[in-house]
Amino acid sequence: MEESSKVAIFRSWLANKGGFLNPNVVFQQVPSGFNVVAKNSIEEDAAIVSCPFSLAITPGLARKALNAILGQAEGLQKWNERQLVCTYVSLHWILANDPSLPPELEHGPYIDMLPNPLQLRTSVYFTTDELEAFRGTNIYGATIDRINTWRSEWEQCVKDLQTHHFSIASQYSPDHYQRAATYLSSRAFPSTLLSKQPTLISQPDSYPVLLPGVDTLNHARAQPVSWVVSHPNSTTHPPSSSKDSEPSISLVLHNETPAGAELFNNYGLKPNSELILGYGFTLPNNPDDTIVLKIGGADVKWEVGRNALGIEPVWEAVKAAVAVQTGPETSDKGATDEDVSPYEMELWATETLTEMVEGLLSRLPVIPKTSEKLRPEVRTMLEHYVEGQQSILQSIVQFAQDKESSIIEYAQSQGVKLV
Ligand SMILES: C[S@@+](CC[C@H](N)C(=O)[O-])C[C@H]1O[C@@H](n2cnc3c(N)ncnc32)[C@H](O)[C@@H]1O
Repeated sequence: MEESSKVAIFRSWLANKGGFLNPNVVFQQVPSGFNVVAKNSIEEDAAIVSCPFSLAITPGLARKALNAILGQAEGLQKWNERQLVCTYVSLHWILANDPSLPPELEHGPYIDMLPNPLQLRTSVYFTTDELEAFRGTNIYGATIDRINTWRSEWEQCVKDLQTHHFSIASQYSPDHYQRAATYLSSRAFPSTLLSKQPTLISQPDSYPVLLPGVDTLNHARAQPVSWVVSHPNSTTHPPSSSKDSEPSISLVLHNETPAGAELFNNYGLKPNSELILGYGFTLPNNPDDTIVLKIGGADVKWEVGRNALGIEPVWEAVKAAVAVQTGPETSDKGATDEDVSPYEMELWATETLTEMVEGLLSRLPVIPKTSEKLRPEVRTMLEHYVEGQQSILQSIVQFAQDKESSIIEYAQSQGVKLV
């Protein structure tokens, strides 16, 4: 299996910088980038790749490099973490042909082997028709918000660069920014990985970091993996080619991988909506799918999963909304014989919930019959997404029906006649 020259350059760059790549893996070119495949069988608990902390692209590293390269750049200290990292990454493209490439731009071989914009399939890369196919879903609005946020962040960067770095500012395009920001959404890890007890769980003060090499594996749900931080002179993973003077982070796969099989990382439990927006792929029948529900004009939102997981607070909110509409306090006549009983109120709540959910079901996108308008990968994402939303909504209808039956049964057992 021949690897591309970009991979060969990346391999030797990573090794020179103190990283480690298991000699039994190869990078196989596929339409979306690379798959990492076992050349020979790889035993369980093997370290696949490791990256010294100093090679991570962090906002701190980006800020330091930008300060050194740009010197005077107004407003740089106000840039957020994404603006710093995206501008650092983009400078590699903008200054690629500069004979005196600043030494601070040291991630060229890594950035060169990342997928190009034509290979990216996150929703910000959808065509107008493709995005339109998601109209009515949360993905549609979230994609437009993301495009607008990134665009104004880029505008701010260009404005700040214009006075002293006109040539860079004039070459820095919104496409550069969108591409770099997409790398952050699809391959960055939380900075909480770079600690003595590495974890993928973000903290409020964690920030995204790019870990060259460690981000090359695709995702498989429930894949058993560990993150191991090796400190200088430690005897743990990897079988170290990394410099002994600084910590490094390794990805260890606990399953054995037979020769020819793909190696997978585990990105954590993610619904398809998050995968589409941030990564550009979906999982069929994704057990972690959710739907976001809002009742009336309330600001509160609830996330409900498959099998109506997490529906209880929604049910309580629907009951509260129905009680407001039917309760004696809304009536200027006070309590009368015609006041609804608690049983009837709950029955009304089941009807309200069912109507709400049926409305949502009827507004789900219809998958176009002809495939001309959607690229096949986008069509697959839409199909997986709609399946998940449908299944969750149907499970909520089922929840309401079960509630209705149990209310009727209970009322009857109490001798209550329901109207
Ligand atoms: C962290 S990168 C993984 C490396 C990537 N394969 C590459 O070529 O650089 C994440 C990207 O890999 C792809 N990917 C990861 N897991 C996938 C999966 N299970 N199915 C399809 N694509 C996947 C998506 O394009 C995603 O944005």
